[in-house]
Amino acid sequence: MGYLRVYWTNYRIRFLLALFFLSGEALADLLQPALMSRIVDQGVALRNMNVIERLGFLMLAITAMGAICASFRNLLSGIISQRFAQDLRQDLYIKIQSLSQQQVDQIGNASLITRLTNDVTRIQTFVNGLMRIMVKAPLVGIGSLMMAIHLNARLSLVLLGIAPIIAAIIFLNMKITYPYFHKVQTALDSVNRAMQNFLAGVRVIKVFNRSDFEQRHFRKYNKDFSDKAAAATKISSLFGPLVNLTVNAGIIAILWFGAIGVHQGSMEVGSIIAFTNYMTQLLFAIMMVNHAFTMMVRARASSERIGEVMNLPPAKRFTAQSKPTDAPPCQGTLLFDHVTFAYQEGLPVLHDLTFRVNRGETLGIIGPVASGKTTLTRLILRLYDPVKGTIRFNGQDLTTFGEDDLRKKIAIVPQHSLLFSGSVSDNIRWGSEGASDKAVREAAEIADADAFIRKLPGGYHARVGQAGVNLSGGQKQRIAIARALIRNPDLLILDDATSAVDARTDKTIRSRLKNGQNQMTCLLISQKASTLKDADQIIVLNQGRIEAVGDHQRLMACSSFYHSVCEQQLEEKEATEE
Ligand SMILES: Nc1ncnc2c1ncn2[C@@H]1O[C@H](COP(=O)(O)OP(=O)(O)OP(=O)(O)O)[C@@H](O)[C@H]1O
Repeated sequence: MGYLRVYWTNYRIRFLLALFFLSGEALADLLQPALMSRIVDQGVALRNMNVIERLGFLMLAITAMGAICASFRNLLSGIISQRFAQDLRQDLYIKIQSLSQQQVDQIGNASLITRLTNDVTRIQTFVNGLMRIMVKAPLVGIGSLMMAIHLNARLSLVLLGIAPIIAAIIFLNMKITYPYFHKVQTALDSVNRAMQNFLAGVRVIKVFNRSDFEQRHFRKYNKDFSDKAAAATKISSLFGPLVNLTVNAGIIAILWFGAIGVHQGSMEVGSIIAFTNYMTQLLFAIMMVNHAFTMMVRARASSERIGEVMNLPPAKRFTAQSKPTDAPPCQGTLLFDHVTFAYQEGLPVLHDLTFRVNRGETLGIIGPVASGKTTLTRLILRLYDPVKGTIRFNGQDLTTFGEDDLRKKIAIVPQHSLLFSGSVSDNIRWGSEGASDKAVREAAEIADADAFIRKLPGGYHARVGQAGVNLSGGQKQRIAIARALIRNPDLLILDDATSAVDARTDKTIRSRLKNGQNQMTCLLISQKASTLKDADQIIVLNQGRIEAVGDHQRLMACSSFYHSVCEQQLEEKEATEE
């Protein structure tokens, strides 16, 4: 929980100010029973109106002071807890952004969302409670105890009797309920994960008519979450009444011994009233402490979950700036030198890959599903690092690039083009923030997107819904290609990026890319032989290994996989033309 220290440092002055007002509030609460005791014993019992008026007015003034202090304290505790949560959420967000892909895979997207939302809110509730209950309750509790001892030391022995019992109950509460609240948060992760899967696949679910199945799936996680939450609440709710019972037993004992004292003439009625008042305040304070500990247990579980992310070692994957190198610059050249990669230890997905693509050349990659094509692009982008071997780009080891520098030089159009809410031109400009309207249009033209964009209502200003819901797959792919092109990268990776466009559009994009390439190196991944046909060289990847390399002609002669893919696609083409 050490990571929270910085927030304490930021807010400690305002926190201490809140405590100052809180102390005023507690003092007002503590003075009331003592004044009331004097009004009863010196005013009411002796029929002295002067004392009643004077002390009554004083009581009123003290109550007003307590109310003013409470208002300021409320204001401060609200502001501090909000800002505290805002800062924590922001820092956690930044930390999540800095995580490596492996670290994100390890924790899971849904769990990261729960930590960023629900867990932060729990800590916020606790921080707010800290200023409302946590500090006030001990102040009032200890103050009540001291006032009670001051009023009657012998009666206070009762308090000493019940104090250890209450402490034991609170300790047990913390010890027993903590694991329950940890499980509740983990169950919430699963609910979020189910929700995320549903939202990501909502159309497929509808098309396959699997809504009932998904509902059952969600119900299972939802039930597990509410069962765990109910179990945690059940356990923790036992402790409140137990504390209540113990303190009420104490009050009865005080009334019993007090009545004996009044009967024997050693005590006055006003003192007994004041004593029971302090006892009630003490009861309330203890109940509050118990409640606050429950909040603390929840917040502790949440804070540990946030701490797990905050304390992850920095990904350390990129140097701040590209390191100078002695290697001769060879702009746009990509070299894989005996590269092996595994997502999980001992289970390599890519085996000993060696190949080179020169500046301005186009490399095609084809292979069966799960042969490692996308994984290869992830290594070039340094989302993951090879287990063995090195990758060089522009003659320089990838690990020596600064992140910004590398991202500027390499652009990718992924398999599933993700667009963002905003206008079409915003989405293209997302690739290069300051790009002019002319540059946006030129990129769209090369991606064969200009014509359809102009026909959209609003043209380049047409709104794109969340994740591009209001566009077809082919339209999204073309905007994503324009977004990559506008970066004017040294290396452009198209990962099955034209799978949703027709053959004519595919051809148009490729020829425009070739014409406007400006010595841009291109890596084309596709299942369509027609897309790769004109590439300078084509790699056939199979189970993570290079099965064959060469241009179209060569592969037709020497790769049975490539040959069969071409034959099959030719037959399909002829069948559709007939
Ligand atoms: N994040 C990941 N964690 C663990 N394994 C993964 C991960 N991503 C992919 N894999 C595994 O790596 C292998 C190669 O996957 P990859 O996506 O690179 O194949 P691909 O050739 O691009 O497939 P496709 O043609 O279907 O897109 C597969 O067996 C896949 O299960």
